[in-house]
Amino acid sequence: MEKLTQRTAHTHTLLCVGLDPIGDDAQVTRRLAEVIDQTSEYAAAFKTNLAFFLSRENGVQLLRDTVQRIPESIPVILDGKFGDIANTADHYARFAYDIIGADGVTVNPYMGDDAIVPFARPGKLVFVLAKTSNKPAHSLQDVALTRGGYLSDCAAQVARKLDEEHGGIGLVVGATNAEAVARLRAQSPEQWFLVPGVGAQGGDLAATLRGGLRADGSGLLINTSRVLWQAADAGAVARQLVEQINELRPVAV
Ligand SMILES: O=c1ccn([C@@H]2O[C@H](COP(=O)(O)O)[C@@H](O)[C@H]2O)c(=O)[nH]1
Repeated sequence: MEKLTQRTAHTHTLLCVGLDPIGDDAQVTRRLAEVIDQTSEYAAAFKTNLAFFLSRENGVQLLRDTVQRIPESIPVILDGKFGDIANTADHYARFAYDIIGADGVTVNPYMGDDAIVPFARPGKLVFVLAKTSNKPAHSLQDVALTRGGYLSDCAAQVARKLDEEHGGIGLVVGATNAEAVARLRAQSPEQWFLVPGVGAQGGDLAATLRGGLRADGSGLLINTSRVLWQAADAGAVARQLVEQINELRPVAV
């Protein structure tokens, strides 16, 4: 958390560079190095999606090498959407932090607190899925509760409680539903939100920032993955995104 706060404050960026590598082994190794090297100066964080690495024969080694190439001052979030009983979650946490060297993870809260707590280590970032960016998410996450609110609010409530107890717990909230971003920000005014859905999924950047920024003009990590991977000049696209985000931030940082 400290690393993320320092990074965003010192570099004036809320951009999270997503690494979802596609291509043959030689292309992927070369492109990962290019995207990391071209975008690092604009990145508040990197997000590596575990599935894109595990689908390759040498995936775990490639993931370790990728994390090692990222400058130490930039947090790396392993997007594994982990979620299992504590005994098993503990092994996922060891994989993410001790084997891969990630600074944070994404976690699916469906199994409850014990699926999340093993990831809450000092200095680590845990982003709990609350309102995801995919359209069909509504079938579960928008279920209305008899006590009021939605299932996604319940996930946010659990994450908030765990953040108070352990620290370092944020939310995943998709940019494809700006109303949900604003609703969850009203409920969780202090936590970090990891926000996928800008770019290939068509999320509304301006509305997301309007509803999702904290009072201090920070608190969001705006992720984009395919757009950067496919860009002729990933550095230029990253710079444009950072400029766009900063123009829309009420606090000039
Ligand atoms: O709600 C969610 C949670 C995670 N993701 C992941 O983020 C990136 C988005 O990639 P784009 O190419 O920018 O669409 C990808 O790794 C997803 O698995 C998400 O999209 N939505």
